[in-house]
Amino acid sequence: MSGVKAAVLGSGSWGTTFAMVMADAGCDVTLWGRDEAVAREVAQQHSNTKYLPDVELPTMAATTDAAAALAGARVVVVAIPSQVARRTLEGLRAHLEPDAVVVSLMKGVELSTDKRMSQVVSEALDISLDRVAVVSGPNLAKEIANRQPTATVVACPDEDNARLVAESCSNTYFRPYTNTDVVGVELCGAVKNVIALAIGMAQGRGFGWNTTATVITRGLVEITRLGRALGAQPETFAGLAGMGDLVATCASPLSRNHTLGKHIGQGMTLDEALVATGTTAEGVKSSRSVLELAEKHGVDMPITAGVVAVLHEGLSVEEMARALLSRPQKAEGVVS
Ligand SMILES: NC(=O)c1ccc[n+]([C@@H]2O[C@H](COP(=O)([O-])OP(=O)(O)OC[C@H]3O[C@@H](n4cnc5c(N)ncnc54)[C@H](O)[C@@H]3O)[C@@H](O)[C@H]2O)c1
Ligand SMILES: O=P(O)(O)OC[C@H](O)CO
Repeated sequence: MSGVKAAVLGSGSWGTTFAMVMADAGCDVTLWGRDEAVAREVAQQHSNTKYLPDVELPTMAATTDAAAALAGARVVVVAIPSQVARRTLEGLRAHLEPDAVVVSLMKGVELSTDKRMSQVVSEALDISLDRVAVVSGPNLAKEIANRQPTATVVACPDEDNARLVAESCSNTYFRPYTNTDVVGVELCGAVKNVIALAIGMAQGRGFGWNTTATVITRGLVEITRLGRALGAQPETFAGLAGMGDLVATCASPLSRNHTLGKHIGQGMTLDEALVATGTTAEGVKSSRSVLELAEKHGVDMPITAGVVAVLHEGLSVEEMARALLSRPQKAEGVVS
């Protein structure tokens, strides 16, 4: 979409990649980040070697000055870790244009409030939920940065805003679909990280594809159950944000959640695994808030509970597997 002025907040792997996607879609993009050296490299050398080694970026502006990035921006994209979103955005609120649509790329649930990121964005920036869109799907940044084809979902309660965002990121290798199911799309993105941790743990422990397929399938049931309890549309879970992202994240070694789970399955402590993987494995913290959200709504999420117990309460992966398999027998159903 030629000429739309956009700001992308967060110059890590997904923020930089999404800025590239938008620039390749014809937008006039400014990337904002807190790291001066990264901003200089993106603007002057068209690369971000810290987060996307060997990738040549298109021409885009990059700055550490949030006011400059947000001035005139019609679409503002947020790509920072979920747990720092509220305080970061509150500090930028004064610079947001009154007609800006804000897009969350974040896949987490806020600790302490158990809120989804669109809710956090709306509160932190003091804008209505109609102006907040979310983008989620099988979107491993490093593949997209190499311009490999993929699709995604843009969800927003306001269909015009969803279309604006979709047009702003549609290009020859990135295909957005729109819907209005923000709750479903967002929960898919956050909870699949927890399921990816469980699969990584199982694979790290040496379990094979039957275990992986079982956890993906029953993980999707957990996501669906929570989403239905919170008002999501059932078809979202079979789509790109649901099954699509589960398959990508659970299969790929590029996923940090999957990789971190694998380290745990191979015997590392959580601290060791965080050092080995990097801290933006959102499922580590969001597993707790997802479980709390489920408990508040009376939703049973045994895999999520197992992940929380392994990461934060000292349960071993074997004990988690035993606990999951020794639950009472029941009939298989989509949300039972
Ligand atoms: N990487 C992917 O493939 C991918 C794909 C889809 C969604 N996501 C989601 O996007 C979000 C960002 O992930 P990422 O992969 O870009 O992470 P990343 O670790 O690569 O980058 C995070 C960026 O946020 C910045 N940051 C951290 N704390 C900050 C703060 N307090 N204020 C300002 N900036 C801060 C870091 O400096 C870094 O530039 C996460 O919610 C993740 O789940 C990532
Ligand atoms: O690296 P992860 O585990 O945060 O996963 C990246 C994306 O969410 C995949 O769609």
